[in-house]
Amino acid sequence: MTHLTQTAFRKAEKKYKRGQLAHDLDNAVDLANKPAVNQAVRAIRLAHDLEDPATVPFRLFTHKRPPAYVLRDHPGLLLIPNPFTDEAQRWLARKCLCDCPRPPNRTNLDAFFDTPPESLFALASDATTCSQPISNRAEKDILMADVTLPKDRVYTQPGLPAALLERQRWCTLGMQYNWTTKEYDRGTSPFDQDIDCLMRAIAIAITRPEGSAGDSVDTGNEYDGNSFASEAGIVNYYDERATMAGHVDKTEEKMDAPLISLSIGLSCVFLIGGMTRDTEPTPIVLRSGDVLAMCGESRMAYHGVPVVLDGTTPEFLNNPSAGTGDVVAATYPEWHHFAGYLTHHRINCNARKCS
Ligand SMILES: O=C(O)CCC(=O)C(=O)O
Ligand SMILES: [Fe+2]
Repeated sequence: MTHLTQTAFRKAEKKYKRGQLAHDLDNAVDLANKPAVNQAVRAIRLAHDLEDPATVPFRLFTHKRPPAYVLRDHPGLLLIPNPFTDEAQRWLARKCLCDCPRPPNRTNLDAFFDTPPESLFALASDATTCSQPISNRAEKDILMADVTLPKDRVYTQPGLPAALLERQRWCTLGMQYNWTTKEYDRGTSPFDQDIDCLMRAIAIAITRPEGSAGDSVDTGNEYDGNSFASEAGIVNYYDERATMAGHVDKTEEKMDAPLISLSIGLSCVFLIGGMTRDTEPTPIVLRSGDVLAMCGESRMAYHGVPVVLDGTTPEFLNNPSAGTGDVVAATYPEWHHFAGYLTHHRINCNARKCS
């Protein structure tokens, strides 16, 4: 059937695609604007504290027990609306742009260009290096790469850092996913330690949450977060036109641990469906700082991002002088470069335990 008729998931993707959603967001789960009236969600109580990792020299979380929700129709889909300090979001953006997309982590550009060790973002932001082209790979490397050779010739030319930064769509963290074998290559790259600590803190906090009255309702996450470790992950970079088609993340050997996912920058609509594309997905507005965890059943569910919402980056990220005086600003004084990027992009950083 699914081959002949349009699936419910595909219909929803079309409904939310760019340019035709003005009033449709009324039906989306939007915890920042109307949590109480939202019939699709149920408030829950975290049973464990969200502890700041010892490795980070400032506060990451605003509350130890922030408000949290599950989706009624999607058991195991947990949401924590932005529990982060503004500083933590700036720190995370910085990590995702400067620390993550560097060798040995892989990026989508690797097949065509020699990824600079200092990150494209750093090169594009630096007046002394931004006009030096990144060399393209030798033709034989391109032909040997496990990818379809793109039709547009631009990929076979050297590129300027700022132009290539716009083409950077993802990088992989920890065990690197091999698109040819469709398996993880083990031991290829250490997972960023700070991001791992942050993801572990979230995994612990969401362990067996309770009903909002402290009752023990089934919230769909039985996994003991103390066993969680970020073994593989992806940082996705979305410009305003980018989308992610519906899919299930099922490469991991074991699927019992939550997949934890963070958003920074522009908001988006996230669709969470069921085990097949025939289940009608629920649209959720994800905003900067929101934590989404796919636990239990929902770990096997179709999901995707049909649209990124223009003009939604919060002031503390897109203001060129944001955070002046805080720990992050002291370490990274060039915030205006980040502000420029975050005004037009969404970053998603996610972590999985694979074994
Ligand atoms: O960008 C998102 O929120 C979803 C990303 C995702 O589904 C993935 O990387 O597998
Ligand atoms: Fe996914």
